[in-house]
Order: sequence, then C-alpha cells, then structure tokens
Amino acid sequence: MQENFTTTKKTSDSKCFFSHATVPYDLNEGGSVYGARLLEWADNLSGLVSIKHRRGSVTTASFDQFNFVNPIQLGDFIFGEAFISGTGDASMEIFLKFVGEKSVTGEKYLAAFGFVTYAAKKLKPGEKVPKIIGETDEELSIMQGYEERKKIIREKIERNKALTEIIKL
Ligand SMILES: CCCCCCCCCCCCCCCC(=O)SCCNC(=O)CCNC(=O)[C@H](O)C(C)(C)COP(=O)(O)OP(=O)(O)OC[C@H]1O[C@@H](n2cnc3c(N)ncnc32)[C@H](O)[C@@H]1OP(=O)(O)O
Repeated sequence: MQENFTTTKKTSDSKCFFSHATVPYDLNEGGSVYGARLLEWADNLSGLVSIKHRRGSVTTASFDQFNFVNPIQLGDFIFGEAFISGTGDASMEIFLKFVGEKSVTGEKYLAAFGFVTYAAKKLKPGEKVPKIIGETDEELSIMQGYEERKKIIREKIERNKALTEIIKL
C-alpha cells in the first residue's frame, strides 16, 4: 500500500526558542560566554526544530556556518530562535540566531547566527522530509538564499570526500 507522507509544513510548526540568563559556568577565561556553550545550545535547538519538522529521528550533519558577532557578558539574557530555512530530500537546513539583552537596560544586540544541516534518519522508501513554507518577512528573506547555500554544501561534500582519503587515523 502507498504510504501517505506529509509533504509541506509551515515554519511555525517547528520553530523553537531558547532563553537563558548568563551564569559563571557559561564563561570563558575572558569573561564572555564560551563559544562552545553557544554551539551546544545551537545544536540542541536545531535538533528540536528538525525533529519537530520531520517527526522522526535526525542527526547533525554539519555546522555549515556559525558567526560569533558580539560577545555575551555575564548577567546578560540570551534569546535564541531557530527555524527550518530549507529542505532537500533527506536534509533540513536550520537557521538560528542568538540575541543578547542587557538585563537592566533592555538593550539588545546580535550575539551570533548560523546555519546547521540535519539529516533525517530511517526514511522509508520514497519518503522525503516535508518541504517548508516560510511565513514572516525575515524567514522568507533567509529562505531565498537556500539553493545557493545548498550548491556550496554539495561542492563541500565533494571536496570532503577527497579530504577524508588523506586524513590519517
Ligand atoms: C524519534 C526522535 C526521538 C528524539 C528524542 C529526543 C531527543 C532530544 C534531542 C535533542 C536535540 C539534540 C540533537 C543532537 C544531535 C547529535 O548530537 S547527532 C551527533 C553528531 N552527528 C553525527 O554523529 C553524524 C555522523 N554522520 C553521519 O551519520 C553521516 O555522515 C550523515 C550526516 C548521516 C550523512 O550520511 P550520508 O551517507 O552522507 O548520507 P546522504 O544520504 O548522502 O546524505 C543525507 C543528506 O545529508 C546531507 N549531508 C550529508 N553530509 C553533509 C554535510 N557534511 N554537510 C551538509 N549536508 C550534508 C546530504 O546532502 C543529503 O541531503 P539531501 O540532498 O538528501 O537533502
């Protein structure tokens, strides 16, 4: 019998949010938030988004890019947001951003943003991840660049094949 897969979903079906008040445990020796803490939150947030989008198991394929724009200081609030910004057959690209906020003045700044690719696991024969429909102006603008980013990823994957041949174990 033919399986009936959900073929399209909206960004709001899977969008996820993160909020946190910076504590000493988050800091590097320079007194700002340790980059790897942000990467951990980013991986977790994008994992949730991709699971909600495909409603099945997923794995992180690549941090395609991650940009640390401004350091986050002790006591600042951090607000994260992530949504599906493009889909392939088995892959989901997640855009995410972290916005810092001074807890007393409310002043906001862009702390970091990036793109992470997740791959769906255990797809059934003929199944693809659902396509994505953007809803806000910001989502639609970011989604416009997906095909160009995917082209770069395909080229990277090809180059990596050659690299993995020469990496010594
Ligand atoms: C049921 C649920 C319960 C859940 C319960 C709750 C749990 C609460 C979770 C909280 C959220 C935390 C989530 C943490 C998630 C980890 O921590 S995952 C751990 C780290 N990641 C890994 O260990 C992955 C290791 N790598 C691999 O397994 C394989 O290399 C991969 C990534 C699956 C790719 O395998 P492959 O054979 O190359 O697969 P292939 O079919 O060629 O490619 C599949 C797609 O991935 C894309 N892709 C492959 N490599 C790359 C790359 N390097 N760059 C970009 N795209 C790539 C391909 O282009 C392709 O896309 P499409 O063109 O089909 O759309």
